[in-house]
Amino acid sequence: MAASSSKQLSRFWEWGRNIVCVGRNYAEHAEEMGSAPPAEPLLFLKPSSAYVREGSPIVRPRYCRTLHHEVELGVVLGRRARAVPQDAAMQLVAGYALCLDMTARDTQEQCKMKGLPWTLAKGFASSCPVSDFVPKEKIADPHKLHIWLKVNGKLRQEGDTSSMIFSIPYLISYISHIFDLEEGDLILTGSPKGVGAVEVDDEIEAGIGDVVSVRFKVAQGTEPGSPKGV
Ligand SMILES: O=C([O-])CC(=O)C(=O)O
Ligand SMILES: [Mg+2]
Repeated sequence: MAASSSKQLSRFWEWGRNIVCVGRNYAEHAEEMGSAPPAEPLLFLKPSSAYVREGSPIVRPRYCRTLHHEVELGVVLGRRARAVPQDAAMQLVAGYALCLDMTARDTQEQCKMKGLPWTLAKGFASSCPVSDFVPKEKIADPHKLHIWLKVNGKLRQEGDTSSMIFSIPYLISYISHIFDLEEGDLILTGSPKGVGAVEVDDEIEAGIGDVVSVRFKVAQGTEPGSPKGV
């Protein structure tokens, strides 16, 4: 089944599809978070309204004091996937994007302590900044990519996708045995080490090698009546 042409997959963020995030997929990041490398992928979801594009700011929720950046390789699905074997999984990939898994780290710590889900920490509006779509033909090997992130021009995060604990085909196969992945879905493959806080008015710049890059400013959420958090 070919990718639908009614909506352009190159604007996958407009499809309203699943954003599936993988946590602790780099051993050094798991370690800096005080966690052991996982034996199975750790999964969580963001709502599709979490997308934000260059030109709009990343908005720190009112309940968050410590907003962290996490730079991640995003994988865009080109076809529906149900219980796909690993050796067929890469055929379902349409392309890639540079993604940020913005995290209200203080909220996440509270959620962990109280045994609550991470939705407030990971799923707030603008928690998923994304670059332009990079068609798969432009990436020779997605497991040999250099991903990087700077804050106000200073390098904060650098990682090589060869260090992922679970590979892209493993993740697609694993997730597709839990629920159907759909055309236009995005998988965030986890953050390398070096996560850290950003403040209001900071500028984040991040990229996949010299293939694609993005810039975002950080703003403060001011909506009255915002939740207090956990
Ligand atoms: O919050 C975390 O550290 C888990 C996560 O998203 C990641 O490893 O990318
Ligand atoms: Mg992450």
